[in-house]
Amino acid sequence: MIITKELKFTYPGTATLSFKDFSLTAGQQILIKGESGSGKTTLLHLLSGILTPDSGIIEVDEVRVDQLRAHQRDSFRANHIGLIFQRNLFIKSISMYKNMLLAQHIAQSKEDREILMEILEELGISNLSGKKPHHLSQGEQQRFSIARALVNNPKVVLADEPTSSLDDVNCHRFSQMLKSICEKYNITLLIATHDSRLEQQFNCVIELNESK
Ligand SMILES: Nc1ncnc2c1ncn2[C@@H]1O[C@H](COP(=O)(O)OP(=O)(O)OP(=O)(O)O)[C@@H](O)[C@H]1O
Repeated sequence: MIITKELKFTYPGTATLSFKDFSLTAGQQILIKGESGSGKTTLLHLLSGILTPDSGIIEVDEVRVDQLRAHQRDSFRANHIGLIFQRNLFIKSISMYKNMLLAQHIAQSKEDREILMEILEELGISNLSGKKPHHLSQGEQQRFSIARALVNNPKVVLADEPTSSLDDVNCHRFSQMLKSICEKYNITLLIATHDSRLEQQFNCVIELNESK
């Protein structure tokens, strides 16, 4: 499902980041660990086509992401990848339900209320979907961030430090929900983090380090 080979990337004026090769099967769940600056966010941006590598191969769902043109990368991301961040921005003036519909609309120019409701029910947040973002706790907002990552039926979910702003209870609840919903829909899950609370929940860990 995901294959990388000899990936290298350089930000202007900085040393080149080199990434070890890895390959993941459909539905696999892994943690990407590494100290600050080791390239975790950069790797997720390369996998999702936000950044293009200097060299190397990235294959996601049999698509050579490294060879896509800019407009193809945007459409690839919209159709294949769900993204979750540390703090997820929602549009403040509309309900969470409308925020979710908007995510579908932007990616596909169409809404699928049936899938959306199924995901909200699965995550136990359908009763909160009429609320606006600022009426929700950080933990509740992160559950909506899972929903938003899934509403376009992705093959892969990439999460960047998704639990950093959560307390222990919400961290555990969030990661369990994310893991179980990805398992249900056979979505490949990569979480980049230095949050050691997540470690015991993942069998597969890729460790990045600065000195490569
Ligand atoms: N836009 C940028 N321009 C120049 N250098 C950058 C840029 N973004 C990141 N870097 C550098 O690239 C390296 C990798 O950054 P990256 O954000 O991928 O690391 P990380 O492992 O996610 O770090 P953290 O855990 O602190 O978020 C760091 O040395 C960083 O300073």
